[in-house]
Amino acid sequence: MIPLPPETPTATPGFRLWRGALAASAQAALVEAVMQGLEAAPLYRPVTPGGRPLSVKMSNFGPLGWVSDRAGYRYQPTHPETGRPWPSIPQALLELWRATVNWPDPPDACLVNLYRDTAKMGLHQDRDEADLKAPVLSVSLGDTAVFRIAGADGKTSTLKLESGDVCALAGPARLARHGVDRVLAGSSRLIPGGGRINLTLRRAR
Ligand SMILES: O=C(O)CCC(=O)C(=O)O
Ligand SMILES: [Fe+2]
Repeated sequence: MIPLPPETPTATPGFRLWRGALAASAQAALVEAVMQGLEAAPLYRPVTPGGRPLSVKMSNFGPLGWVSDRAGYRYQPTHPETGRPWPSIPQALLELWRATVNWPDPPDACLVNLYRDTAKMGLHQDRDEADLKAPVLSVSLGDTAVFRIAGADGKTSTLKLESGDVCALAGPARLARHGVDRVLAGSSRLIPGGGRINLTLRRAR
């Protein structure tokens, strides 16, 4: 997995991008590890605090997992449906974190997002973490996403995130608004059953 390709410059300071960071073989191995984890912690459809189901299905790996329900957004150590601890974060992701974001501590949360069909994610900030200075690292697998992010001027623009691309919200972009407008269905055959898996690594506490 390491060495990484050179970083792709972006227009948003702190928004870091490594296109093609994961070779095809590394992508396949990671999908395998993710599928294994999902057997222990099945994907489920969270609801917003207002009670609306998200279009994305989710699960988590690591000591803490991000959840949303009627009670709000938070991190918790167990799966809301099975009540069991989340599976551990795949080793390859821990190595990727070490190789990219310059942060002394490992991630303690890995959100798994599955986008199928018309699933998308509205513009939001990642701000449920204790230390909002710790970077967020995001891995794209499977179908291409149209990713939207706000620049320093607050205006948003889009870029495509393809399978194997890795990006980070760090430094001045840590609280940048971002989301996924849509996923280009059928653009990849990596994910069994189709779609896109996003893995978002964070320091929750
Ligand atoms: O799927 C993506 O690329 C973004 C996911 C995201 O922003 C999040 O889970 O907070
Ligand atoms: Fe996010």
